[in-house]
Amino acid sequence: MPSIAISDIMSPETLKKDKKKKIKEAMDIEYSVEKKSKEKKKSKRSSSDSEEFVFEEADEKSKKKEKKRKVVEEEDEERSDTSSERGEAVNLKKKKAKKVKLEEEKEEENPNAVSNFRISEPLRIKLKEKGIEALFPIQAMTFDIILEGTDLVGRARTGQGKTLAFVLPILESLTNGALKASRKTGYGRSPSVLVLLPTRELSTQVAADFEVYGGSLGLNSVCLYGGAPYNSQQMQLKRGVDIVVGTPGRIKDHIERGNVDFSSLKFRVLDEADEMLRMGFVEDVEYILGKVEDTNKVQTLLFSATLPIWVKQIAARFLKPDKKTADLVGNEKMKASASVRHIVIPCSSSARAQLIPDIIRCYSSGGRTIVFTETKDDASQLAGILPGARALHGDIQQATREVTLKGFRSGKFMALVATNVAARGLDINDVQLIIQCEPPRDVEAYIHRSGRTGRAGKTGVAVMLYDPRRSNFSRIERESGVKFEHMAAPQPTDIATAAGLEAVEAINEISDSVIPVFKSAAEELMSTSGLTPVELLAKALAKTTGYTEIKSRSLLTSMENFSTVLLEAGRPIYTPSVAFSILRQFLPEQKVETVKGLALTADGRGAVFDVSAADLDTFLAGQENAAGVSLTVVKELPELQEKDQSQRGRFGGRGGFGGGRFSGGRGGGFRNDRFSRGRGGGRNNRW
Ligand SMILES: Nc1ncnc2c1ncn2[C@@H]1O[C@H](COP(=O)(O)OP(=O)(O)OP(=O)(O)O)[C@@H](O)[C@H]1O
Repeated sequence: MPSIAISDIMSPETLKKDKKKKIKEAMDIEYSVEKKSKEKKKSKRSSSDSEEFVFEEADEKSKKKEKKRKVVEEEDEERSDTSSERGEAVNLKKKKAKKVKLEEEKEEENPNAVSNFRISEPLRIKLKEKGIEALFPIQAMTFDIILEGTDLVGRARTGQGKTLAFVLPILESLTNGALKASRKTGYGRSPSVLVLLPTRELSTQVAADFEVYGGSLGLNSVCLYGGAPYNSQQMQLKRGVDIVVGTPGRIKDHIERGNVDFSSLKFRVLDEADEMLRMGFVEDVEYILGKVEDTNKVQTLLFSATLPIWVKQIAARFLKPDKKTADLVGNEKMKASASVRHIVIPCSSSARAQLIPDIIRCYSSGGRTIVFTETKDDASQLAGILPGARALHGDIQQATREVTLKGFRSGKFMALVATNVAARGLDINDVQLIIQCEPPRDVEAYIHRSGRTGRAGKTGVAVMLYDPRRSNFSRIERESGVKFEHMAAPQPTDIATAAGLEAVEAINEISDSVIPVFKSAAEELMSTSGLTPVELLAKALAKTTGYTEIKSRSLLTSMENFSTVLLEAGRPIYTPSVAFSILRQFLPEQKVETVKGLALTADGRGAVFDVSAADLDTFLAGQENAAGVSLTVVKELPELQEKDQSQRGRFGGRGGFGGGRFSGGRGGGFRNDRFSRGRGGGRNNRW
């Protein structure tokens, strides 16, 4: 866009008008220049779907702009030298003009600057209010494609702005683009846009974006989802709406009741399509999409961070053959968010409740945390135990779900324990930490859950707990491209030390005026305790921080007051059964039964397991009765063998080894059957 120079002395009013006029002229020029250059690039752009292309183009453009900016700066320097006699006022004006010009130049340097796109003024203003000055790559890449009327499959990693990637061009298209004339208006109008999403919470969030941005252009929207009263939704539909956002079940109900007519839709969007279909909404989605009279007149957009192969089949069915794909992930190895630290920590299910508060203390940086469980029961139970946490899942009344989410967004409480209802799309400010209580069944769930942090360029931490005896996350690692950091559970000693340092800072801030009040008690303590002043202060700090009893935590199951022991026998230990039979040589059966989390070392020559503090001495003493056997307490885990799920039979096959020992009331079966996902099943009934 050409820059705007303000050279003459004008009244503020004239100045404003003149600036507006110039901006408008400049915009007109910009559009035609943009159009020409975009036409030139069009063939290149459409032939390439890679992120690389967007960045290369951006680089070249910004170099040219930098050169241009330097020339303008030099010219301005010269001019201001020669005009010094005209007086200070003129100089001041020039300085201001230069500043405006530079600011605009700077904005333009970014090829993705909002001003470089056909985005009308009300939308630009709204974007600026929200702090958005430039489009993110997925938005820049798809804006023109959508505006030009092409069907599109869009994929970018979590938190990269896929929502605005469809919201902005749809709104522009309806109000300033090709669809302006044919769009229905007036009382009782049928909707022009339909956005289908898998969860109620996500629907509310996307509807809010349409309200903010669409509202600035005079378009209204309604959010239709289950669990909320029909009446108000029905009334809104009756008055007429431009945009319908919602979950498939409730939308289908409204169609069947004759409340809404989608025959003249201009856009239909499937956001997180794979999840919707996986949740058993296939028939509902097909029914709803089938309500469009002439599919040639409707544009269909499909967005997600993950595109399993079968989503491509869905795209082939619902999108036109000439559809385009903008895939910013593509064949890149890393499919999960790259701005997130991905950590795994071993932990048995019974140790979770003790461990999670310490993980939050260590990794949340004081921000919000979302803990994901596999079942609704687990979410409720854990939320009941974790201090200051609330639960969010499908069995909770919709009104309460909304209050909970609002409270979490506003910072009323800082930890949310949720099932997969919160895994997709939710965009909550300052979520610093995600904890997954166990590896999810599929890689998509891992990618979306961990993507609730590290959004819009920020960083975050995702911790996944796993039971070394039962869990296998190698498939997640392989398919998501994540290279997990293996960490041991934070030790209570480390946390107490950190808490002590924080307490020292807090004590330093206490006014000296309180000393006389506590002095005599302190003197009494000094004279009777027999401890040094430093020792006494250390005890006072323990009391202040609440760490009056510090337990150790084992490395395999993260259980308090357990130690991790390495067993070696001078010969290979290929299976857990071999390890157990070695232990039986010198320990009674009931002691062998107390062993937790036994895992084999990667070199095939040892096994590690956790033993309670009460039994440790018996184990260590017993080894003396077995020749060639050694047991050593370890402070760091050696490299362990991957648990192959196909070998689970071997682990579970041992008598008495089937789950009862891992308390938590889950019985022996590993979780596959607890979370059935049969397609075509009831709506929304699992989470
Ligand atoms: N161009 C932009 N500049 C700055 N922030 C942006 C921009 N576009 C979107 N955002 C912000 O980025 C955040 C993430 O956007 P959004 O929720 O659309 O991501 P997403 O790609 O849909 O993620 P997910 O895959 O998890 O659903 C939001 O807070 C949004 O307001």
